[in-house]
Amino acid sequence: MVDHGAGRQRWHWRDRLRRKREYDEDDVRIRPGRSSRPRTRQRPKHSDAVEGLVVAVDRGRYTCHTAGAGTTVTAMRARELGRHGVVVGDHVQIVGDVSGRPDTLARIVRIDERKSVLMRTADDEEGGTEGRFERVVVANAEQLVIVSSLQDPLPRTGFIDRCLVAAYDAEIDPLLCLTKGDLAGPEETLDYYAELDLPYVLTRPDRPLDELVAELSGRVSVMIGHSGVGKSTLVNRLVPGTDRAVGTVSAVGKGRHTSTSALALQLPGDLGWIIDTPGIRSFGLAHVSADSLLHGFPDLVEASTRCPPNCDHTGAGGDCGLDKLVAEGGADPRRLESFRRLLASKEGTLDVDSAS
Ligand SMILES: Nc1nc2c(ncn2[C@@H]2O[C@H](COP(=O)(O)OP(=O)(O)OP(=O)(O)O)[C@@H](O)[C@H]2O)c(=O)[nH]1
Ligand SMILES: [Zn+2]
Repeated sequence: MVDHGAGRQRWHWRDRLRRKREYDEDDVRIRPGRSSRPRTRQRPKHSDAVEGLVVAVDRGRYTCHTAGAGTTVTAMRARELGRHGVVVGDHVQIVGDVSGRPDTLARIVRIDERKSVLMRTADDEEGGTEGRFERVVVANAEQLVIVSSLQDPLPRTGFIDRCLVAAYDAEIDPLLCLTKGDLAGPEETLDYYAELDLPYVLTRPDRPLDELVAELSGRVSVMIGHSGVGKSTLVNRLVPGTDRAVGTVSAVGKGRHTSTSALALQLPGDLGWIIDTPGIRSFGLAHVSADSLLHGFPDLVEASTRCPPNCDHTGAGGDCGLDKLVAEGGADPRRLESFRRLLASKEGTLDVDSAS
């Protein structure tokens, strides 16, 4: 960390995440594995299996890109997978007809251990009957690209903050991608994040996407953003021929999405993968603990050492260390407000498009 501005400190996001990873790795021996990470200790029973990357999921059919041949194979889950779900980004072992010829159906017999799991809490409106539940959005993503337009619609820092919490929780590097740079400048948004060493890129239609491509190269990135921010436009530019539906801003929230599932696309020249998530309308964080939530605000988290034991950080008790930090000018009051808004809404229904 280095000094920034009026005696405030800057927090290096990637350093922090690296420390969290190191800590989690040390911790793993005494901590039971997350249930969403399938155990894959046993040796594969299928020596003839080929490795594939799940690029799309549609009603029980999994489109897989096979590693060596680079063919696209349609597969179903083998019974032996039990209850383990297969999601976009999963590395899987496939048997059967893996030729990729039309009307063939292979079987996924194993899900490789996931390196990361990006989750959200979905609510029952989205099809379940069992109330709220955690959903894995994508597996094995290395970077979360938070797409936000600078104008039309205006940036919503509350949404970006929510994504940063999810990224921290999933141990995925965040990248802020500010679109529509032709319509407005990024100053206000960047000022809000001044204390965070948050990597960002600016895009506009009349400039090449070199900077963004450089950040995407060689890794698996998942793109998230609410309707109308220009995500499809970006995907179409990054992967020509993709033909993601580009809509009009006036249709925001009208549910005109043609595809609801995540889709992984390979960048031309084998430069990496981007995973588009057009169907994600909400990004609930009910599965994230209050403690993890605070870690998504690296500029605030240290001050919690000055809190009384079991402080709920709502400020209701009047002695929360976060209030002291802000009162001393050590952090931007808007950041604390945003944290508390997320904390309060954590258990509620959270809609990407209505979240501030
Ligand atoms: N001025 C300007 N307009 C843009 C830019 N990027 C996208 N747009 C326009 O913004 C509108 C929304 O773009 P989309 O790419 O459909 O946005 P989206 O994020 O995919 O929206 P959904 O499909 O609803 O999720 C379209 O009319 C685009 O032409 C940009 O950089 N500058
Ligand atoms: Zn507190």
